[in-house]
Amino acid sequence: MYTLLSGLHEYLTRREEFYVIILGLDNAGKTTLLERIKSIFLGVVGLSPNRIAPTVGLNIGKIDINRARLNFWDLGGQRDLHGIWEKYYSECHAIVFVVDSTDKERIEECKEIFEKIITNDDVEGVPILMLANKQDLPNSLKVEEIKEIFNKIALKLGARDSRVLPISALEGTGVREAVDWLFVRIQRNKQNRPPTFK
Ligand SMILES: Nc1nc2c(ncn2[C@@H]2O[C@H](COP(=O)(O)OP(=O)(O)OP(=O)(O)O)[C@@H](O)[C@H]2O)c(=O)[nH]1
Ligand SMILES: [Mg+2]
Repeated sequence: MYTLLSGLHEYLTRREEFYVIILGLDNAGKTTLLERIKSIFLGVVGLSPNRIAPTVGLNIGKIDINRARLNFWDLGGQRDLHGIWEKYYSECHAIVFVVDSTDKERIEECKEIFEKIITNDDVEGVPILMLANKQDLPNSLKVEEIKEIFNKIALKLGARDSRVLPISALEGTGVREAVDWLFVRIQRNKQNRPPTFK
């Protein structure tokens, strides 16, 4: 009887765990975004932007929404670190791709990298959220312009959920909406990518 009840209790109190990887070129603002997500959802003061160094390993952030936990993995964007990204593909429930909207010179490189990610079999069907970051800066490309640029490869996204949203990781604008979008799509894709349980 005890085993039955404790089993039921465990079942009722178990928490769904999801994993979101944050990718994009170096200097896109991935770690700044992660710190902003932590400060908005956990109410803690994140690392001050001028103390954020280029990422070499992995930064992790965990937030709880309803009874689910979202684990964010922020990976380094420098070219020689891209090989590490693929190791996380089969386990992730969503991908956030951060674009530095002011870096027009590297937008082609950004496109190539994005195409490589979305055509990898290990992330088939996984929701992808592209974030047009640094919208606080006057010279940033707007969402419509970014969409136009990425339009040609959008077909390769297939039937998965995808979206482009404007944010400023530095100021925090659009960040809550971005996480809300992710949460809804991850839930919707649960049959395809079931959560793990803790
Ligand atoms: N103006 C502005 N600057 C930003 C924003 N987000 C990030 N930055 C700046 O962009 C630079 C790079 O930010 P990071 O968060 O370290 O970029 P990253 O993508 O993590 O870079 P790697 O770890 O090398 O891949 C820093 O100087 C940030 O302060 C933003 O929304 N607006
Ligand atoms: Mg970083």
